[in-house]
Amino acid sequence: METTIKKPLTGLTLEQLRNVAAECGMPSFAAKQMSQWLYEKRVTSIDEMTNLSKSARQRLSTDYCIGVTPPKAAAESSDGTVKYLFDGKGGRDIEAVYIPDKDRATLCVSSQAGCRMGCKFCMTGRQGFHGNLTACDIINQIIAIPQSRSLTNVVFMGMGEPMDNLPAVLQAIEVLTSPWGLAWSPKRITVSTIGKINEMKTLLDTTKVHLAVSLHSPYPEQRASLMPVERAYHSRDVIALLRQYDFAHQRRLSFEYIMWRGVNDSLRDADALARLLKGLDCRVNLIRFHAIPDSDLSTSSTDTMTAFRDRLNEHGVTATIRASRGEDIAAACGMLAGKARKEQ
Ligand SMILES: C[S@@+](CC[C@H](N)C(=O)[O-])C[C@H]1O[C@@H](n2cnc3c(N)ncnc32)[C@H](O)[C@@H]1O
Ligand code: SF4
Repeated sequence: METTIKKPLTGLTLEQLRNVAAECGMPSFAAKQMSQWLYEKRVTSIDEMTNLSKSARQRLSTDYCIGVTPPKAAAESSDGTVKYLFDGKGGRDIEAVYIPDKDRATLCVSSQAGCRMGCKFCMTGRQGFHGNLTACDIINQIIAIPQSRSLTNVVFMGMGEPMDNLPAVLQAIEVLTSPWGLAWSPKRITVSTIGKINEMKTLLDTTKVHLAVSLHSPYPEQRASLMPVERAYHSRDVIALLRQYDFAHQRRLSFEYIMWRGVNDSLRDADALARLLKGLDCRVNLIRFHAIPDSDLSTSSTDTMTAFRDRLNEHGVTATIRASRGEDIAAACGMLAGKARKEQ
């Protein structure tokens, strides 16, 4: 017997829903109705879209499904962080991390199964690339968790490099921020990237989301030894491009800086970093290194991090030490590895 795989409606833009409506013989205004059912009312079956005619619903159900899939596992940290596991791509599961913090509730979402950027210090990078997520896969992480309605922020800091899957990331941002979608302000969204320049420029030109750039070293040679991407896209060119944008008003720019003992954590390194960022409206997030197996890198001490932060602040560069969350359940930055599904 032939089985057809139904296409998900979740993750589609209003424009794409108009095409679906036309394909199924519905009037164009049905697209808006579908978007309300999907993103506002969040129905779980096409049959619940009661302002579409019965025949339209039947026709729609032949080829389409809602496409929201609940997480298949969850692990809760002692600090309240929850790591969710979803079906991913290429036989690899993907993870999203819910991080409650006072009046904020942030979800860290994945954009790829694995990653091809090969950063030496990252578990996701170590597992290689297994596939791009679709906009549906990305929106599903946001819609399918129990805390969905109370989320205040989304950060693209889970598995994968968002600029290596830009079309799906842009589509997900459109769904998140459009009035017909989840109607979020772009100020609630941050995209983190290692700085693929052309894609980063497109993101900056076509959205208003905040940007975080993973820098980790002020020295190109050292950065290249940790992050191969430096050889293709120089951090100096990334920073030169960023100088052309306005980060003083609605949109924020931050740099991620993992601190490794004896590698990039001296006051001389802080001076070099401050020189590199001089005059840019930005902040620096100092991140504790979350140890991964078989790595000779280790994290800097709290005292070293504090001195580094103070030195940057003295230079007029706003710097903060980011609290590590969910380390006990391997949910902290860079620890997301997913699982090979066949091994389960
Ligand atoms: C996993 S990445 C995903 C987003 C994007 N690919 C990037 O690199 O910016 C999110 C952040 O985690 C950081 N990270 C990776 N491995 C880490 C580790 N072992 N400890 C702490 N942070 C890590 C990355 O450098 C980046 O700043
Ligand atoms: S740090 Fe980001 S870009 Fe580098 S391997 Fe990990 S997920 Fe990919």
